[in-house]
Amino acid sequence: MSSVVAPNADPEELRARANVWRLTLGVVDSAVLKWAIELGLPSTLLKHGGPMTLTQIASSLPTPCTNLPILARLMRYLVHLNICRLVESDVSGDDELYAATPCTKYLDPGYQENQTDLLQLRMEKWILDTVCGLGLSLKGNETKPVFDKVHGESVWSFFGRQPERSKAFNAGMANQARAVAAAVVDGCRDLFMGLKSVVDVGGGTGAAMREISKAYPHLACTVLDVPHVIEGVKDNVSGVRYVGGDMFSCVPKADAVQLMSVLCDWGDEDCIKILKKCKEAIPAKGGKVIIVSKVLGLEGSMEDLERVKYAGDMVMMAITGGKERTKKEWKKLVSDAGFNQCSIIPLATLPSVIVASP
Ligand SMILES: C[S@@+](CC[C@H](N)C(=O)[O-])C[C@H]1O[C@@H](n2cnc3c(N)ncnc32)[C@H](O)[C@@H]1O
Repeated sequence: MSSVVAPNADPEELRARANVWRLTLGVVDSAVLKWAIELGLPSTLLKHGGPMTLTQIASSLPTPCTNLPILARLMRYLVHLNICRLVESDVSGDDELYAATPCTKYLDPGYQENQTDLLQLRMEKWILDTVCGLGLSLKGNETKPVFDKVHGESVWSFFGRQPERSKAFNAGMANQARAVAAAVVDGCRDLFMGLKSVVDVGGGTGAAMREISKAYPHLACTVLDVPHVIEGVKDNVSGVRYVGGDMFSCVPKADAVQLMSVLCDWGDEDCIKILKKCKEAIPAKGGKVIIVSKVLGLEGSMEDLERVKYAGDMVMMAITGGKERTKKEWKKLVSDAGFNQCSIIPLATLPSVIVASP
């Protein structure tokens, strides 16, 4: 017979119960953030600049809201999520005051590093169907990713046929890439020293390369990505060169190759093929491959960051069939691809820099 523990019997049991309750409701957090973005709530708070009453928020939203009780409940939950905060010193006394927190800007489409495109995308049915089908990973003998089993094609060919979704994905990735590239420039001062050229393989629409080119104007910067992504790039000003191609076939020659958030999309066998192509593209002496990727279980890493990395691993398993890797796994992968040296530099952000030298 199963036993039932009284809520006040054992604090540890209560914590365990609460933890699982919270986890089972995880989708509510994402759904509420999506709703807040759709209402334009974070942008409204930020545009105002200071604390706002509920009535002020309601009338300032892009589509003004007349249902104050529902809006109040949404605000209460957003306070709980630390997306905004309740200001204690309510001057009017009858209407609570809300203000932005450091988290609010990440949900404002006007902020460079915003997460809105990726969040909206992650909440679309075709992604939810894929992630909710994770169990398919263990069914049957096929080693295809869940996405391919559910949708009948790879995510890359899906994006090739769906320009609007591809655009939203590229925009979301670009916001992240810009911030990560800035962290690379900031955290690894010597990385690009002495190099004359660099090619960003799977570089998307070039956000990372433009950031690096700004910091090191002497570098000849190239972006390689699949033709349909490169065709959508509009950039006549930065001096970055854009090449449509296939990283499994040919990587343009350069002193260094960057792979930012690319190898997590692929299993070990494919990663070795990509890394070998990158190795062919760089000089045997002084050349390097700069892998900018998450490293699981980094000592001293923030708990929230680790949580995001492990969740990312599940998302990769579902969507691309790729994976996130530990330090040991990265070192083995790099060595299996024929590189003699591998060093890992942690950054003040989610990914680290893994430098592979021939
Ligand atoms: C997760 S995104 C990373 C984009 C960018 N590096 C960043 O950090 O935002 C992976 C990129 O790899 C590109 N890609 C996929 N297959 C490719 C291939 N065979 N050759 C070149 N690029 C490819 C995708 O189009 C996509 O832009």
